Amino acid sequence: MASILIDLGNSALKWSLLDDPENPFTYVHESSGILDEKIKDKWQELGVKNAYGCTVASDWIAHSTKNFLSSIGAQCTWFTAKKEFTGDFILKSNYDHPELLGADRWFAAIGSVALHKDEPLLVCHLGTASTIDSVIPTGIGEYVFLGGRIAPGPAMMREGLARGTSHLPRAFGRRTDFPTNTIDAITTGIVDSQLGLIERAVREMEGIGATPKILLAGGASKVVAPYIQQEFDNVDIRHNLVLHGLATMVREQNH
Ligand SMILES: Nc1ncnc2c1ncn2[C@@H]1O[C@H](COP(=O)(O)OP(=O)(O)OP(=O)(O)O)[C@@H](O)[C@H]1O
Ligand SMILES: CC(C)(CO)[C@@H](O)C(=O)NCCC(=O)O
Repeated sequence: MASILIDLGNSALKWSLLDDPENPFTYVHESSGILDEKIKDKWQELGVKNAYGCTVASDWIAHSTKNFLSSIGAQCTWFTAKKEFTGDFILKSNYDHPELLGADRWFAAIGSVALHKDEPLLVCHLGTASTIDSVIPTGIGEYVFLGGRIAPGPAMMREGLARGTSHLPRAFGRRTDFPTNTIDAITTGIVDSQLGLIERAVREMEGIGATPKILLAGGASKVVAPYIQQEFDNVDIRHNLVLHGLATMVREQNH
């Protein structure tokens, strides 16, 4: 009998055993709503009885995942963002409508605090969309999710440029300081846009006296990681922060 964690994103489903969020498995669903037979076999083989997850994918994909789990006799609970997380520490949301914050962002923030206590954090998830969120400590064991930025992820930027113009290709080139061809110009533009989002958010945090540790996660983070590491000392690259957050929440519930 096993319990698993699920981070259902817009292009990929990431899952891990409840006790092992450091070792996630990824399955790219590309919004198809059809789960790969291999995942199903694996879950069945493990004897999954409980799945704890969060989703920002379409209702249809969330529904079909839940249905599949129920067909193998497993319960699936989807968690959403809340005004406050109370556990080993307290995290308050500063979002205008906390329940409308993407659940992946909320659990990534919880996971980040669980990993790095007492520090200002910039939680960067570069996936289908890029989200750059600020969390600061406000007292002993207390933190606030200050807010964050949402932008297209690198792949979406590339697709958007190719789709919206007549002469721009889908570019996979090099980032250079002075690009001299279209492919490198696009690649550099996209990488620098992602870097700019992070750098700008760091500066805003520094402006309120909170130099952050930068946490980088998500399928597209490898695109920016080398540059961020070059520029900032305090960088932590993670496979998945959302699963960490979910594990923290479930641990708290079973306390
Ligand atoms: N090397 C890469 N270069 C550019 N983009 C990449 C790279 N590797 C993965 N990606 C992109 O990252 C995205 C997938 O990221 P992730 O695994 O975090 O999934 P996701 O669940 O779709 O994210 P989200 O939670 O934003 O929906 C896809 O858009 C994919 O094309
Ligand atoms: C921004 C994404 C797409 C990132 O996965 C997701 O967190 C989402 O759909 N959020 C809802 C809107 C919000 O967070 O304000």
